[in-house]
Amino acid sequence: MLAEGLGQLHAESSDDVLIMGICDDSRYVKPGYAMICLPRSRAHVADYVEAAGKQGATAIIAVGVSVTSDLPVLHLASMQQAGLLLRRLFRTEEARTHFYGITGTDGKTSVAWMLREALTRYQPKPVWSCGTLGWLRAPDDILDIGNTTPSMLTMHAMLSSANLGGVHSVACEISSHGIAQERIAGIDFHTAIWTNMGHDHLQDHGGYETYLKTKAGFVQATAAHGGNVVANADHADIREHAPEHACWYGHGLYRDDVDLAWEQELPGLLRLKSAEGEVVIEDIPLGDFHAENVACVALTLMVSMAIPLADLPKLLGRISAPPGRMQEVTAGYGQVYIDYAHTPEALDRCLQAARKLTRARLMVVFGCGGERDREKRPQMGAIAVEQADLVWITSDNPRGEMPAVIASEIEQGMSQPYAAEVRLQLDRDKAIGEAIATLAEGDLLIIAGKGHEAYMDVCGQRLPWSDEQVAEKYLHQKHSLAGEEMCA
Ligand SMILES: CC(=O)N[C@H]1[C@@H](OP(=O)(O)OP(=O)(O)OC[C@H]2O[C@@H](n3ccc(=O)[nH]c3=O)[C@H](O)[C@@H]2O)O[C@H](CO)[C@@H](O)[C@@H]1O[C@H](C)C(=O)N[C@@H](C)C(=O)N[C@H](CCC(=O)O)C(=O)O
Repeated sequence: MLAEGLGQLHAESSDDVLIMGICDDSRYVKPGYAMICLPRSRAHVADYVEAAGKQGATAIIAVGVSVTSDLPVLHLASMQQAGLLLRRLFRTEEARTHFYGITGTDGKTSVAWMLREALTRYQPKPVWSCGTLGWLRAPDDILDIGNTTPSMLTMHAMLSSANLGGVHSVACEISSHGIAQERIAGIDFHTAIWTNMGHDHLQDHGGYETYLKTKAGFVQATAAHGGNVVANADHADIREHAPEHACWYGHGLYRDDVDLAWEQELPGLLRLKSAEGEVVIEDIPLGDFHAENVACVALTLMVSMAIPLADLPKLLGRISAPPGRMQEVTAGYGQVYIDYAHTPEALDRCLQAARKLTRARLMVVFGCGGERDREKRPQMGAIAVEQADLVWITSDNPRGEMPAVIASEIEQGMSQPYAAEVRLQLDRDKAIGEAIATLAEGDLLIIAGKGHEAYMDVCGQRLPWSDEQVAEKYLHQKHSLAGEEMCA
């Protein structure tokens, strides 16, 4: 019944099969479950199907893979069909919750966070977000979902639970991997948001062009089924690849090619201008990139909820930033900030913003991840010495690579002449300690790359880690030492 019109059923008997649940991993199948074999299981699908049978599976759903089994097998040709099946299964064909899909190299987490907060202020129903921080039902109620864009099953389970729970909206981060692997198949997005384009995951996608087209594909698909599109006009590639009816936000008040123009007048003060007039949003998080994120959320509210420009100051004033995004280390004295910037573009923007807040030297501690896009290493090295006065090259999720090799590739981008002083300290704890010990009056330190991440990925193991805790430890040491000296 459930599968009517969707695919080919191979079964010994024509009786309906009762299923008690559904699972996409043989290791977690329970008696009575249907095991869904996704295209990526192709290489070992026979083993997984056998294992699922032993665990008590009563049916197999094979998506784009060929399966033979004694169990009834439903063959579906595509992830789209699997998505439709899941909507029937979860009874979400009539979705009441609005799904916002935020894609772009940087800014996804901040936009999702701020959109959740603004929509929560706007109306009384719950609003969720989902992404790098997890599945966030409230700031103190976060479920780990493993990926930025979770598996197809998790996406559909989330849609179902949002529908049942009367959730108004879910602001979802949509990663390029999530799009390429069709984890979002069967979810109709109410609004797609395209924040920017830069360098990340190029190795995984086989180059920038494919990466760009992957993101464009998601935005165009949303437009094709009637969803709104909000896009950043300041990126030529986005201009070129976004659908015609996209709504645009852009930097600089005196332009007529955008629906919403923005300008940060002073740190924390954002002016917005549209055909409806001008407003000022007060007390937004520091940094030009956050001003741009707030502008993005502003246009999203206008487009998706028809909220007038004049109502935005109360919805966006004093909006918060997510943890690890230009986050001031609380034990500090306005001198140490943690930022998730781990792409060349994000590091550049973060350091430029930090420079405006610095009265003396700007310092940065950063590294690059192992087994990921190598092109960005020298680029980030070049940016660091161009923007900062003191640079510590250190480790950041080396995974299976030697941290010293990653560091030397970063150094390759630091071609002379440059004025910055560069230090190599592969132990991230020590690098942060050295940088904090060096801080003098008016200096500002950015600890970049890990943001909120609570682990260090080393050789397949996720070791507990927190930039914030390490920075706090050294700040306490520094200030208690300073206190002792004053008493002595
Ligand atoms: C390389 C990659 O993207 N892998 C993702 C992918 O896993 P996979 O298909 O490769 O998994 P696999 O282990 O080969 O197994 C294949 C299939 O067989 C099944 N299986 C496997 C073993 C078994 O015993 N039985 C069994 O049934 C698995 O459940 C799976 O369905 O599908 C999984 C479920 O959706 C993801 O969790 C997993 O993300 C891994 C952990 C990952 O690190 N991915 C990164 C690259 C990623 O996706 N990152 C983006 C964020 C990028 C950003 O920073 O913007 C993200 O969205 O998280």
